[in-house]
Amino acid sequence: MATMLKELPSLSTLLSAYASISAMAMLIRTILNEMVPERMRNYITSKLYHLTSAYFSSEFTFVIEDRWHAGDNQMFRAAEVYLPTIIGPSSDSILVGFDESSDPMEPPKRNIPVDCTITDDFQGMRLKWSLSSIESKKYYLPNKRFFHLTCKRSDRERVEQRYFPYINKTAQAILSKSESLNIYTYDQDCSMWEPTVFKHPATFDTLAMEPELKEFIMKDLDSFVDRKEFFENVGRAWKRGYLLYGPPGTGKSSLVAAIANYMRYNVYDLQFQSVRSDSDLRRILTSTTNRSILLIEDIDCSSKITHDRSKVKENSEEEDEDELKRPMGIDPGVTLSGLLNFIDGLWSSCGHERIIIFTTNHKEKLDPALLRPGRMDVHICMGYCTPAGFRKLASSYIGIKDDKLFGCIDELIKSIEVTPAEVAQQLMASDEPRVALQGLIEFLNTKKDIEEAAVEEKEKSVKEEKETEENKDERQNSELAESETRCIYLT
Ligand SMILES: Nc1ncnc2c1ncn2[C@@H]1O[C@H](COP(=O)(O)OP(=O)(O)OP(=O)(O)O)[C@@H](O)[C@H]1O
Repeated sequence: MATMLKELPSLSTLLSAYASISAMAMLIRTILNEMVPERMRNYITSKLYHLTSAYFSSEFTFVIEDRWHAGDNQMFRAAEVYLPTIIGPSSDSILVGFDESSDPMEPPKRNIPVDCTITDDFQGMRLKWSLSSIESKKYYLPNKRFFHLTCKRSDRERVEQRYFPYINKTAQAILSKSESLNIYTYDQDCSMWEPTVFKHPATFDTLAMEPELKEFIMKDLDSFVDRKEFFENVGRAWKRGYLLYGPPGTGKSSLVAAIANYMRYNVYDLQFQSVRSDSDLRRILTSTTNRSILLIEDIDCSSKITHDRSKVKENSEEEDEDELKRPMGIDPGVTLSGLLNFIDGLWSSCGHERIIIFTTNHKEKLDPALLRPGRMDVHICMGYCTPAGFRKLASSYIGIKDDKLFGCIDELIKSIEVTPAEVAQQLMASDEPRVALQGLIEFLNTKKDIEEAAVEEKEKSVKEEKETEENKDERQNSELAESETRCIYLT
């Protein structure tokens, strides 16, 4: 012990060593301050700080940005759904609000404010969450948002293996139970999908269409959901495409709403006018979520080139690559090829459990390329009202299932082309069911008279045209005969 004490440096030696190290540090600091610019010094200091703090810190932070590659980060979305459910009394602040579907008498919905920290406990781990936002430098781009999740360094693996899957599963369960669906429209100025609460009352039960067709669609949707493994096994993207066609007012939009309500899927309603180019289209489409419907209404109007092309190449089996790449309609940038690429090309595999629905009033005007097998899986014709459709409308709109006027209405409906929208409008005209039915009969009779008059008019004009043609031919023949006679006389 005595020898050990003897070997220790004396206090004066230690003090003089300390003094010379301090002097050296001050000298280095002065030289650095003089010679290295301030920005460079700050950079070096912050790097050194991060290196040492990461090395010595007992905490680990996961950063979850709202975007992931070209699309939305599903982990971010899951956290957004999950975290409001764990805001406890210890939180310093919370965001509160109502959306259009909320009952203002109920407590408001909660969310997480930027820069607020909330804590979660999971399987003995303490986890700290905070949300931050970075302002976008470009006015048309939304701000970047991040969640920071901090845990003990030793818990890092458990968070990855157990906590994240737990959050995803819980968020999915919350979403599937949530009462309201959203319909998204694309905002070109902000380059993002704008949600609005979707509360369309149409269901398969309220739809006026042939029962067999209704059943077929419901079965098709059910089997689509159940066939995840099938799609994987056959190497196809887990998607289903529906083309709804028929005259205006036959219920195409109502069917889309019924499908969304049946599947509990959000709807992304895309107007081609708001898309600048194919790459824009790709970005827009990849930023939609799984378990959703992508709706492109009146596809024939969106794509002028599609029907121009089909007229020229009506019988062509080949797809002309150059033609496909020509911009569609009023929009200078989107091409049919860009759209097809998303439907069944390489991009079709982005995301899963998606339904794509196109609607059109003029199927015949669509480019054959869009109608080829495999592109739109199911083509559904929404036709004029039938007696079965009328009965469904009568039961929904005026609450009656049978009446002695029904027979007469059935006969009229069978004899003319009347849309379910027209029938529905007549049924809404009065609160008194019988008055509404009488009004409908009057309407159908007038429509029948107009249709018959139009047919008569058409037949008359065809007959007149034929007669004019015949007269013209006769006149030409007699002129020819006369000139021939003259020729004979002359010779
Ligand atoms: N098959 C139907 N079943 C029940 N209601 C219908 C049906 N068809 C039309 N309607 C009623 O008529 C209105 C218009 O129908 P909807 O918008 O669905 O027709 P559409 O075929 O999409 O028309 P458009 O081609 O003009 O968009 C709806 O509000 C709906 O109430």
